[in-house]
Amino acid sequence: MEVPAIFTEAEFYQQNFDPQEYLKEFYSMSSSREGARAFMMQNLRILHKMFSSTDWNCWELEKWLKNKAGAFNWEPVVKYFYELEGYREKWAKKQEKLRKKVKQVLKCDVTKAKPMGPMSPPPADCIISMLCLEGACKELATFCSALRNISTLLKPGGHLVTVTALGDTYYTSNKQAFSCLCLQKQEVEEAMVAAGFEVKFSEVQPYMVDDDHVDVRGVPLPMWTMWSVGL
Ligand SMILES: C[S@@+](CC[C@H](N)C(=O)[O-])C[C@H]1O[C@@H](n2cnc3c(N)ncnc32)[C@H](O)[C@@H]1O
Repeated sequence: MEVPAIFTEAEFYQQNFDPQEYLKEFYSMSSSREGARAFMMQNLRILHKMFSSTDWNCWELEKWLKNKAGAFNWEPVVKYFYELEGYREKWAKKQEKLRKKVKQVLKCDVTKAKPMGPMSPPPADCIISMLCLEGACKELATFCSALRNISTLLKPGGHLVTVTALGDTYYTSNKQAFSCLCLQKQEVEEAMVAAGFEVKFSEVQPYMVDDDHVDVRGVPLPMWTMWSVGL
């Protein structure tokens, strides 16, 4: 076969490209098409590696949602949650319902003006962010702009519910230290207001450290705070 005389553009594809034949030739994994088979498998391995090394969090959640082997066992947490709701004995049914409710798992970077990328989901009634912002933001100014970035994902009047560590400079996991922006209650409150939120509820509670997983230098007592704020 010869090189086409002119470049085969969209219209040429509309008239001449047969997807069924193409798929048979390149994706049938037939032994008579060894080169195509090896090429496809190699591409899939690269894609798998790329996605699993960049999106560990999403991958972990997907495993649980699809009830796959090796998924984290959330059973004790789910049971405790439904105990609070008064449905402890129905936890298994509720867990299944919860799995089905999740429509999509998307990556998010709070430091970006569009945290979910150019294809943002529809504005939300409520966003929950747990112990993320202080780990994602190196400085108070970044923390403030991260709050503004998140606010773009909310409907007018929507709520941000967040748990923030106060007075912490790092935490450890799997023998690795991760930085934490050391924040005080007033700084968090001011950042919320500067980002256009109105603080509806906040509660500061002590975190009883019984191991060396967190370091607290900023305050005499380790504190965690929870906020519910509306736009
Ligand atoms: C201490 S973990 C908190 C995990 C969990 N939300 C919880 O409540 O235990 C910090 C999380 O922040 C996420 N993170 C770090 N930088 C981020 C960023 N720029 N945007 C969004 N999330 C980020 C990390 O991937 C990690 O899952």
